[in-house]
Amino acid sequence: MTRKPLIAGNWKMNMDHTEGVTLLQKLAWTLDDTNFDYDTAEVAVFPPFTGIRSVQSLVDGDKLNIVYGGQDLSDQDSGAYTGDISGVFLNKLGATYVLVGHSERRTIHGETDAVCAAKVQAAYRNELVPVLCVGEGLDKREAGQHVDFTLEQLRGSIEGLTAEQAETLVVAYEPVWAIGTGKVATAADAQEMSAAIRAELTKLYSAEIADKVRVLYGGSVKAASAPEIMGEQDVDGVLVGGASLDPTEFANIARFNA
Ligand SMILES: O=C[C@H](O)COP(=O)(O)O
Repeated sequence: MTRKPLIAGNWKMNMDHTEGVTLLQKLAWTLDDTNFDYDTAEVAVFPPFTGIRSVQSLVDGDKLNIVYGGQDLSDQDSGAYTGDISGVFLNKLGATYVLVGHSERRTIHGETDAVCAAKVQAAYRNELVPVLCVGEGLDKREAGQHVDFTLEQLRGSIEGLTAEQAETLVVAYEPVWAIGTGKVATAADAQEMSAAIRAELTKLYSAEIADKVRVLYGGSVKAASAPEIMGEQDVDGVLVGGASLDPTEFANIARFNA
């Protein structure tokens, strides 16, 4: 099974809607200037909610080969949930993906695995592909419990996921200690966890389904580190934070195998 790599840029709470347009334009120009082959990898950006409309206009207007998604969604589709954003709205704005359970949501907003599982269902209900984020903190890594912890988080966050849904799931392994710290996990660390995630999905579903799931690595990825990480057998892409705000750097990450 060949899984198409996904190069995902999470802008986090950066880039207002005008800055986002400029960033996306520069990214598209850079990719085009370097004859980027969009068959080699799918490129996705995750702007803040306020930037999605502008990103949609640019993608549609200039027929960009770049997709986009939300950084979060509500587990509900509508109603009295002040400040929340529905998957219905993201779908209407042409989003392909949505991040679920990013460690910053889990830590700052107290999102539990059960909340993430409900959000994963909300994503599928609204024809969005969830990019489910999992990963351990430094304490678990140092105690050698990183695999057990991450797999438990995975199981809890996909509770109720059907086999049909699982086929299109994207999982992003993001060790919390590597996010925004400059400490990148080694390629071997990324492979160890990606293989463990695939093995767990094989147990829960089947080898055929697990083989279709894309597993990304995230945490201080730069153009210099991407090729080695992406060279690992079970790593199917990267979820990039800081470096995705630099269009040249992000374009070079996308060109990991050039
Ligand atoms: O969603 C992206 C990750 O949190 C990684 O962020 P970072 O590349 O800034 O470490």
